[in-house]
Amino acid sequence: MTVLPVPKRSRPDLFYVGTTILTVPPHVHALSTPSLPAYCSRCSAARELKRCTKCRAVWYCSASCQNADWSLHKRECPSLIRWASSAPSSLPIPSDAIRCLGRTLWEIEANGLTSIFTREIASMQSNRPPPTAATQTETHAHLAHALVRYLGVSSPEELTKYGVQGVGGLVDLVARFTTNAITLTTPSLSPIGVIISPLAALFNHSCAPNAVIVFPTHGSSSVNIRVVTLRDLHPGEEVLTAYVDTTLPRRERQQALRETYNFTCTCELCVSEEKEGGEVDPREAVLCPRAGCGGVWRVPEQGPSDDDMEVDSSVANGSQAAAQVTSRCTKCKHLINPVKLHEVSDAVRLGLEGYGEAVRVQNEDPARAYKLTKNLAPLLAGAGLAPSSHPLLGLLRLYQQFELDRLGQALNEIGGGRSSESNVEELRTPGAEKTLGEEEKAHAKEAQEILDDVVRTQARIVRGLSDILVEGHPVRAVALAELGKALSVDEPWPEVPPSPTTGSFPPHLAPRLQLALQTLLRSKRELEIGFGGDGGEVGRDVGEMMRRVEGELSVWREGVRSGGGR
Ligand SMILES: C[S@@+](CC[C@H](N)C(=O)[O-])C[C@H]1O[C@@H](n2cnc3c(N)ncnc32)[C@H](O)[C@@H]1O
Repeated sequence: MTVLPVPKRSRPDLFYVGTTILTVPPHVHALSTPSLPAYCSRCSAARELKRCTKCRAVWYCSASCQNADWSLHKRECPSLIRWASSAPSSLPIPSDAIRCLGRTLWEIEANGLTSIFTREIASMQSNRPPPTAATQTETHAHLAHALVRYLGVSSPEELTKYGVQGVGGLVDLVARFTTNAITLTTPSLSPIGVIISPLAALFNHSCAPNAVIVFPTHGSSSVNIRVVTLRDLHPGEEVLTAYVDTTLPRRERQQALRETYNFTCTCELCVSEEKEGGEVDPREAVLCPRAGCGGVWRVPEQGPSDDDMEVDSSVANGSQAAAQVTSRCTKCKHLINPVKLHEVSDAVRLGLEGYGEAVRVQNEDPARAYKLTKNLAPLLAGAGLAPSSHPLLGLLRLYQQFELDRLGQALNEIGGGRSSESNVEELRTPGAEKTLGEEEKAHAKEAQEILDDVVRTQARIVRGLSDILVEGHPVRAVALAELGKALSVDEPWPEVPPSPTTGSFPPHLAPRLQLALQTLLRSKRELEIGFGGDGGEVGRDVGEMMRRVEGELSVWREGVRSGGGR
């Protein structure tokens, strides 16, 4: 078994990278509506679940989880039933925000208005939006109305038992919730709900955070929040986490921070990106068109602005000078042709529109979302966008979700009536393919094509994320684990000749397994940073996968030694 080297740690005054600095259960949490039937409402485990027979909305993995949640659910259950009786059939369950707020208030009532619980909730910063922030004010008003309906109260006075004083107090509560709510994720980072933790909410934001909030393990009686350092922290340094997706460019991040948290970020990343002549941010990078250069230039602003581009005197003349704007490669200083510049600008505009639409319709119209991602990702890559660039990285990640679904279906197809594992074994035996019927061969070849596409796409995602996020960032670590996992899937039809368009990547058979092992090892190292300890559930899964791949490789080596393997 491959053993990871243990780094030397001799300074007791430092929090070294990958240190868990806080482990704490949330004060309250609620699963998102689509996650309710998939995860236990108490411990978030994705096990076999049983539904509450009264409200038919909340699911538990065991009687002990149901019992542990009973003090809250006995209040929640009639509210859910009342809500369903008056809600449109398309929205029979209130959102996780409303359910989390309801749970917070019932806990306040149960613990008492002077309890530590209540004082900690009240101590959280509350940012009421300024009157100019119309959209945010509307969201808050909507949440407040829905909460009142959910609680079944008919006047603001009835809220005093929860420590909420009138309409102003209600708006304050909602503002406190939106300022401090943290997304609950699975151990592999899929968002599944929302939590409130006054302690974890104390961390301020940076787009280049030195710590992350993760949920490495579910299913042990309660959800646990873990805060882990992403680099060595010195005494006196402020611990900063990211409130928004840091793979987005500055403009998008700033907008999200202003809308939800009412502040303008001045972190080192935002400031450095603003500086004149600064390096090109990988989130907005286009590859230099000169063969072999490897440099980048910056994605032109939508509706080219003079800030981003310089006037090209070699192509500009006379009255057209101001219109002829262009940009340079930061490495070879090659001047980007204005035609190319506009081609990229158009591609990015289309990409942004299509990506927004794909994200919006991904659940209600997945076929359309799939088509958009499938068409737009090659368009942007063809225009020269780096895989780390927005929106190419987002399109690739969304496309990959659909491709993984297609892969699951294709592998099931070749599984037929037998377990897919035994079928794959048969296909992998040299010469066994001759015994397959034409239809079986076609299915196996199709599954192989999808699998290879999944590997190639994941490799591009990893490359993009690695240019943006520090080593050990959990998003990057999980993406690497996904790549290792895809590389270690048994190949349904490994006899694929190198293609003129995709080259020889990914390799097949033993070289593929060797690459899988290297990738899994790298991911394990990064998971142990980003999730702390053994890397949480994903880290343990990767450890098991490594053992399996090592086993397969040793069987292969044995076969080579005895003259039978490939
Ligand atoms: C979850 S709270 C963070 C803890 C809060 N500062 C406190 O003392 O309780 C989020 C709020 O903190 C402030 N905040 C967080 N990070 C910030 C930053 N980088 N710059 C300015 N304000 C920030 C904003 O007002 C934001 O809405």
